Amino acid sequence: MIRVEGVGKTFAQRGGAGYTALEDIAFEIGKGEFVSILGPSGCGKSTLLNLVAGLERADRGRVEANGKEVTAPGPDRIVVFQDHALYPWLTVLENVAFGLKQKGIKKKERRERSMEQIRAVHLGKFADRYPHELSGGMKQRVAIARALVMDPEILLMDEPFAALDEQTRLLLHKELEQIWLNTRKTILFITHNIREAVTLSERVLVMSTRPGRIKKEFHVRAARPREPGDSVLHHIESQIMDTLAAELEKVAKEEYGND
Ligand SMILES: Nc1ncnc2c1ncn2[C@@H]1O[C@H](COP(=O)(O)OP(=O)(O)OP(=O)(O)O)[C@@H](O)[C@H]1O
Repeated sequence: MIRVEGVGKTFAQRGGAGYTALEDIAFEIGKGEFVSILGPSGCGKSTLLNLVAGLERADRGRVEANGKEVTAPGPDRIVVFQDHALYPWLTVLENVAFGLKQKGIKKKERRERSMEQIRAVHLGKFADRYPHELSGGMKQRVAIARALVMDPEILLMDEPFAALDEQTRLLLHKELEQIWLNTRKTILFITHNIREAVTLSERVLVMSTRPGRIKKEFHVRAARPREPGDSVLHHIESQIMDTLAAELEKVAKEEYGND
């Protein structure tokens, strides 16, 4: 469970006033919920995820995970980044097993637990390959298996599929949905892709920008597994598009000025 209360974050800027990236952020994510945070580039999505991960500290307000204040990264919250950051000198199996080895888990158990997660992302045949022998989508699946093997209560995903081509992304949406249905992990998923947010989540929090705030919340009450043609998804997608249009206009005005 994640609770964010009155959170604000201001970054120091060269020569003058700080830049307020986040202001007055408040939301809760229940145990086992899949929630996306959606917003235009630069609205503070990654900063928010980093606060929950414990990689950054809030200047104002409070962040809680599983009833405890977040002050540092912890094994209950594991982050999957866009850049999978696998160790190139380790095989798929060794990459996935790495965290278990650090924890002192014996080799046999490491192997069993890692292979279970590798199979869950359909990479059973590739366990002995090295990262450079894999496609982008396969590497990202290894990153997901590596996070899941640690069995965290909360999975924090920062645009994990943003660098992938459309077909691969759709395939990974299906896999992640299945993983979520099987494990019921609490997932906080960051994206700027409306379709992705709506397809995957139970709830979408749409952010406004400068400063980043939660502008609106959408509940996605569509059947699982989600079908691309589902009219409920399309309806919410267009509502979110309307909500975001005003934000994008604001960003364009500030960035282009009167050009
Ligand atoms: N360490 C930092 N120091 C100064 N400013 C920062 C720092 N980290 C982020 N910012 C600024 O805070 C704002 C929010 O950044 P953040 O990366 O959280 O946005 P985002 O919504 O994840 O963007 P994107 O979708 O482009 O990744 C940006 O204007 C960014 O320049």
